[in-house]
Amino acid sequence: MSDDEVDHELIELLRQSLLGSKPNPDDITSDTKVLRHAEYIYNNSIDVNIDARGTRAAAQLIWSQMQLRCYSTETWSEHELHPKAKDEATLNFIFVMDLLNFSFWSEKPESERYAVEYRGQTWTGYWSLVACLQRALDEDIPITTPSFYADESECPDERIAYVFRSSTGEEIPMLQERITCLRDAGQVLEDTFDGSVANLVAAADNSAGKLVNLLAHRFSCFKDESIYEKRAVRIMKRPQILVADIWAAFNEESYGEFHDIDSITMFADYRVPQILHTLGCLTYSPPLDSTIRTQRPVDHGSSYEVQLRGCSIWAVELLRREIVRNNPGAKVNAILIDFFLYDLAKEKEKAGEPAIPHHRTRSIWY
Ligand SMILES: Nc1nc2c(c(CN[C@H]3C=C[C@H](O)[C@@H]3O)cn2[C@@H]2O[C@H](COP(=O)(O)O)[C@@H](O)[C@H]2O)c(=O)[nH]1
Repeated sequence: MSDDEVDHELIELLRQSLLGSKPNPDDITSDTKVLRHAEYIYNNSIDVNIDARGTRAAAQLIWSQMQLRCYSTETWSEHELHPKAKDEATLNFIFVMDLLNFSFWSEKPESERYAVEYRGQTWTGYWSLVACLQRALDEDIPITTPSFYADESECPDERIAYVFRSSTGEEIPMLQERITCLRDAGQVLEDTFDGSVANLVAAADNSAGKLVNLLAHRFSCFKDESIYEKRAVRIMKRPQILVADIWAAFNEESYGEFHDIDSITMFADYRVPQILHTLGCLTYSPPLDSTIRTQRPVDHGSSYEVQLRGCSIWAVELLRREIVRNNPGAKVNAILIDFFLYDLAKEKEKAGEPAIPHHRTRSIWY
């Protein structure tokens, strides 16, 4: 654990012993701990390395590309399937989208994998999820309304299966887990936030960190943490991407106004680590490299997986620092770098560029 982490923990213990008070679990702080834990994972990794030279070179490439494309929060709404309105319906859409934003990869060949027909196109991966939600709304199924998806009689499992129906022989991965996420999260919203995502966001007092911690504290399916070298580490991929999507969709205003948005880290999924490797930022030990190239499963919570996730978060932090070092005053944060890297990965995939496979972890966390 880094010195900073040890200091933090000591101060907390000292505070509790002096004040004799355990922190009230409902005292939600704005400190997510994710970045410190990512640094700890990196400092204790042996199978994943961050290549200094590769990261320096990638930082220049990424920043020049981001400037060329005028990459900003506006880019989020420019994606064809993302909702454009700056209203509560869009907030509700983003909540359900990032509640279910996980595990789209398939073992099947491209032509047989789960896919969704919508607006005359075939969508796979993350975009298949967004397409299903848009298609349901077009069909007057209120799939983004908490009181609807919390209610099994109004919205039975079969209805949810219909919303996520496939245009191939493969159904959406982890359908049952997605149904459970919808029911559980819908119930928490009904019981604790009067059925309103806007109330949940308001409870964070415009703090991104507090909203991440609120999500992890109140919703079990957002509590993305693991054990690494006997210590609890917080990765928080979906709570953080939820906050980031709200921030971007609302262009830092309204529901998207957060005074500490730069405390949000990269989102540790399975796509961005792959592009970080392709760009020369990450290198793997021979056994891990072989596991990934032969597409063997990497169990959630395993040392390999936590190293991949933690080092990816830390690598994006180093990319951010390098960009700011070379371009003082640059308006850049981990979110925009991450969004850019995901979109770049998808562009390269579409262009058929060779790349190491992404790691195969099947889980609801990413
Ligand atoms: N780190 C990170 N992970 C992201 C995204 C996105 C999409 N974000 C949109 C919003 C703004 C951006 O500009 C994107 O247009 C999805 N994912 C994750 O990837 C995986 C899906 O991969 P594939 O099956 O190939 O589509 C899955 O774990 C999913 O959760 C991102 O941005 N960052």
